Amino acid sequence: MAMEPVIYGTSERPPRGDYSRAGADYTCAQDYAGYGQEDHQSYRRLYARQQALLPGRASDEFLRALPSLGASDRIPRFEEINDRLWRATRWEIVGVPGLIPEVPFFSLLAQRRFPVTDWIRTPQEFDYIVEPDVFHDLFGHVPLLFNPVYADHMQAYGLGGLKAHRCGACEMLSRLYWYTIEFGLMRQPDGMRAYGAGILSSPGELRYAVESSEPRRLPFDIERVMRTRYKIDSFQQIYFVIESVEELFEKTAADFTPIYERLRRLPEFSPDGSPLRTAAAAS
Ligand SMILES: C[C@H](O)[C@H](O)[C@H]1CNc2nc(N)[nH]c(=O)c2N1
Ligand SMILES: N[C@@H](Cc1ccccc1)C(=O)O
Ligand SMILES: [Fe+2]
Repeated sequence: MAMEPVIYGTSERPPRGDYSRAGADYTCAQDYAGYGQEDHQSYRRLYARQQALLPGRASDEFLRALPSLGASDRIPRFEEINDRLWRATRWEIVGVPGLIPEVPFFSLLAQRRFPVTDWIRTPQEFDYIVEPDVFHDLFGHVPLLFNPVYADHMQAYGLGGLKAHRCGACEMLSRLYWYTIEFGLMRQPDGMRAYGAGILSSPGELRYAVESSEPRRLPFDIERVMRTRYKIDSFQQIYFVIESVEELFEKTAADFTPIYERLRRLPEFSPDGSPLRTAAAAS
C-alpha cells in the first residue's frame, strides 16, 4: 500500500515525488539511472545561472563551501557528496521523494541526516518553484552543512523540532526555519548577503532580497520571527538579518518552551510585517 504523505505547512498542490519508493522514515535511494539527459542539463543550467549571481550576494560561508558540492555539469550523486560531507561535519544527505511530514523531517535532522528531494523541476519551472527539488535542496542547503557551526545548528533545530511537536508549537518553529534557513540574510562588513537556501537557489529572489528597496529588512529577533506568518508563493516582503552564523546558533540555544507559551497569547504579524489582531495559536 502506498504511504499517504501528510504534508504540513501551507503547500496547496500535492507533492509530485514517488512516495511508493519511500521507506518508513521517508528516505529512498537516489534513482540516478532515472535521470535523463535533459534533467542533467537542467541542473547544469540552473547551477551556472545561479553561480554567476553569487558574487556580492551570497554569504562568504556559502561561497567557501559551494565547491564541496562537486559536479556542476550534471546532477551529482548523493554518495559522492557524502564522502566529503561526512568527513567535514559528520553529516550525510539522504534521498526523499519530496516534502515529508514534520516529525520524520525533524528526526532526520536530529540524526545529522539532511533530506534531499531527488527529482528536478521541468524547464517551465526554471524561474520559481514552490516545492523543493534536487537543485534547491543541494545548491541551497547542502553547502552550509559543510560549516561546523551551521551543521550543529541544523541538528539542534531538528531536536528542537521534536520538542516543538510535543508542545504543539511546530508552526512557530517552522517560521524560524522559514526566515533563517530558507530566507535568511546576513550583514557582512562589505554589505548585505544571503545565506537562506530559498534565496540562494532563486535567480529573481537573490537579487531582490539583497538589493531591492522594496522588502523590509529587520534585525533577527526570535520572538518577532516566530510571530510572523509567511507566504510560500511569492518573494518575501520581509527578511530578518543576522550578523553571523554564530549569532544564529547562540540566539537559538535557549529552551524555547517558555517562549512558545508566552507567544501563544500575543498577536501575530502578517507576511508584510504589519501587526495582526489574532493570537498566535489556540490551546
Ligand atoms: C520544518 C519545516 O517547517 C517544514 O515543515 C518541513 C516539512 N517537510 C520537509 N520535507 C522536506 N523534504 N524538506 C523540507 O524542507 C521540509 N520542511
Ligand atoms: N533551543 C531550541 C531548539 C532549537 C535550536 C536551534 C534552532 C531551533 C531550535 C528549543 O529549546 O526548542
Ligand atoms: Fe528548502
